[in-house]
Amino acid sequence: MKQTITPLLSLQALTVGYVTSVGSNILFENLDLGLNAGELTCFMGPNGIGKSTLIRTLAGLQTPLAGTVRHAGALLPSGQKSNGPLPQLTSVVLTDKVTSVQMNVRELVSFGRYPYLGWNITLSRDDKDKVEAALAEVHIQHLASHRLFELSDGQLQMVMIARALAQETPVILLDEPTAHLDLNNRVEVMNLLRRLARKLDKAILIATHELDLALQTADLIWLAGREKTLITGMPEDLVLSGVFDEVFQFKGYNLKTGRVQHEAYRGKAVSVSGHGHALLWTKNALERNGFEVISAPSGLYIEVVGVDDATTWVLQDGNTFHSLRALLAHLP
Ligand SMILES: Nc1ncnc2c1ncn2[C@@H]1O[C@H](COP(=O)(O)OP(=O)(O)OP(=O)(O)O)[C@@H](O)[C@H]1O
Repeated sequence: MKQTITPLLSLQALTVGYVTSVGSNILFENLDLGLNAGELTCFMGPNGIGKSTLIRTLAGLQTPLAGTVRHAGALLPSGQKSNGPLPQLTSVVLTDKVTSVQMNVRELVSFGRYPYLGWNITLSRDDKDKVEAALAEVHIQHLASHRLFELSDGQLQMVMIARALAQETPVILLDEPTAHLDLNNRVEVMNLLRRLARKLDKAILIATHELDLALQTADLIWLAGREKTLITGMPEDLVLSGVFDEVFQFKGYNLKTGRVQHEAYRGKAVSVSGHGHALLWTKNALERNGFEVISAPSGLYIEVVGVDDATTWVLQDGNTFHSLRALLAHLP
């Protein structure tokens, strides 16, 4: 029998934006959506469309213009309405710079326990254990005594995620957690968030511009497009449907192939045989250099022999090359 999934966070007829002296600026209108346990959702859309505003609204840091944000799987603290900061239900990692750089990592992660502390703000044994567990989950125990100013941007992001984990909320919201990180750190953060969603059964939402990584790691995409709505779906379904192309209006990038489109300016077709990475990167070099790579036999034919660093390229006339650079220099 099909199971009904109850979202941990539901947006019900939610309208978000700003009311200013010159009128209201509605960014998203009448949203009915949910964030599910165990899923990483990536929230994408062009600059200025309203991603940070929606994240802040979901975190209860900004009042919705209409509608509600409803939490499941946990009781609301007594007397608290569902629209407002709920630190035991939702943790949030924003893009704001950390100002207390003299603080050490363990102290910052301990802030995650504050919603649970009594009037004397003392961490219990259990709180301390949870802080250590959060450090361990993100693999940063070795940084626990480091001061924040000693950390790289990637390490600091891990610390912020550990703080959110120490807060033990079913929902975690992050605004551009991979901004300013290098490729390795971006991949590490995205993989970590996906693993945490699965392992700890959390609903994690991140606003991101990392299209490539989001397509490979997200369980679900929220795509902000036209008409103040969100299109949702599995990454692959949305790629195939063409909605990303509509929203982002790619110039010179083919999302369906995941490749930059090159002009075949040489007016020459070439066929290539081979396999593995060597074949892939041979095609890449040929296309970037203005050849049209075709699968049918052609006058110009290259056989890719061997793999990776033991690759040679053999032309139809028997000429053999030991680097793509040498092959390209020889081609007409
Ligand atoms: N405090 C504010 N008062 C009024 N309008 C605001 C306020 N903050 C942001 N806006 C406007 O709301 C719109 C959405 O901003 P927001 O930062 O949410 O977009 P975003 O999608 O996160 O952008 P980016 O991808 O560039 O981070 C923008 O037009 C912005 O100028």
